[in-house]
Amino acid sequence: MGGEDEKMVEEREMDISLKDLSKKLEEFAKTRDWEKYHSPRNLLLAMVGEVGELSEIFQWRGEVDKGLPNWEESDKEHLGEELSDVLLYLIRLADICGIDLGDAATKKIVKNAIKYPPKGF
Ligand SMILES: Nc1ccn([C@H]2C[C@H](O)[C@@H](COP(=O)(O)OP(=O)(O)OP(=O)(O)O)O2)c(=O)n1
Repeated sequence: MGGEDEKMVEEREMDISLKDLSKKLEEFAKTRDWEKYHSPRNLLLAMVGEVGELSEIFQWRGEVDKGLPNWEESDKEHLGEELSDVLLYLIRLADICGIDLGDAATKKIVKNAIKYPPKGF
């Protein structure tokens, strides 16, 4: 494999952070002059719309096995896209609201663990 190909694989395998994604989204909006549309309410509505699109993928399928063993690759790819749209709007919403989502989510996991203690095996 050539140097450029290796670099692309490395980039795809790299664990990207919420902060990195947030910066990419900020840049995406800035370079399109879309910052004026990215208000908290608009972003929330856009995210809920994407949750609807995500739900449509599962609609009428009946229960779905973990790992989606019988799904077409194209359906899995579509699922990845809709999950990403929800995530990206959520990250952008948090950023616009001045919430550090990584920090807030980590604190919430700790809070959840206190509220729901693990079973003593
Ligand atoms: N004002 C906008 C519009 C789009 N996006 C970004 C965030 C989402 O990741 C994606 C959403 O794009 P679309 O509205 O085109 O939605 P879909 O990709 O789901 O297309 P479609 O609804 O045609 O299936 O683009 C954004 O940041 N700000």
